[in-house]
Amino acid sequence: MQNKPVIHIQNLWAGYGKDPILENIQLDIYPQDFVGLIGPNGGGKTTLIKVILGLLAPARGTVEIMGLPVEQGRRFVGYVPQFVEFDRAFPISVYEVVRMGLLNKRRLLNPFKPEDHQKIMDALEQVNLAGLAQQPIGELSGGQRQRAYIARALVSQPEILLLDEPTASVDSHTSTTVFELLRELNRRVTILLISHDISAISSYVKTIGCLNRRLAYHAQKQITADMLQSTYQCPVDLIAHGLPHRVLPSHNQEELIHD
Ligand SMILES: Nc1ncnc2c1ncn2[C@@H]1O[C@H](COP(=O)(O)OP(=O)(O)OP(=O)(O)O)[C@@H](O)[C@H]1O
Repeated sequence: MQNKPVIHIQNLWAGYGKDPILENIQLDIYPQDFVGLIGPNGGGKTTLIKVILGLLAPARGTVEIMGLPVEQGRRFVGYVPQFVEFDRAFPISVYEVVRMGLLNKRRLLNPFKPEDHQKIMDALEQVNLAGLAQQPIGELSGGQRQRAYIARALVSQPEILLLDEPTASVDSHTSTTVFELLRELNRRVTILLISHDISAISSYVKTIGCLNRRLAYHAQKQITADMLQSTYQCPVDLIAHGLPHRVLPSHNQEELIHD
């Protein structure tokens, strides 16, 4: 018998005003899944993450995390945001950045406990940054910084890790290192990852979701030209360019195909 889903989404509609951004989304993510979410700019990927994090209320439908409503279930979710803008001269260490992952409303008055030190060091060990704990975050390379933010998401010991384009601003070697780390973490954590790096995610994820307001979820990791065409609504020349959303001839919205 299959495990219960760690994320269960049924008939989800959500948006910011009258017009829905997410239309009738169905998605079940199971323990140890590694799901890559692709789709065109504005297709609703970050919006879906916001709903899972409880930052945006659904207009309709059900979202459960670990069998619980989002407000209770989100404590099982670690989140690595898309861009982390900061002043590189700001004197904050890697250790302190990771410790921020333990702050939550419950802890505002008495933020840190003695046992937190071990949790922080464990999270840093998992991303191979324990040796740089006292280093100012601004002195790290792009890849090391990204690993520090992953440690910040891991420090609360989540069951599920959500990442919004974790390799958007790093070079291809660093991107590979980040994906290798995620593969290792996936031994114990379920991962949902947004990425435009189609060639990288097809090597690392286990399943693919194509989101363009509606979701086509594929229980396979191979990304086919048909999948891309139906999601991006335009032919994509993968081999020559490695980039999604290279628009060739004009395309027809009516041809959008869903599973
Ligand atoms: N706070 C907001 N208020 C109003 N509209 C918003 C808000 N955030 C996003 N949107 C709109 O919702 C749509 C989906 O945005 P979203 O950020 O979810 O897309 P995305 O698939 O993550 O795109 P990208 O790949 O460019 O990051 C876009 O049209 C965007 O302009």
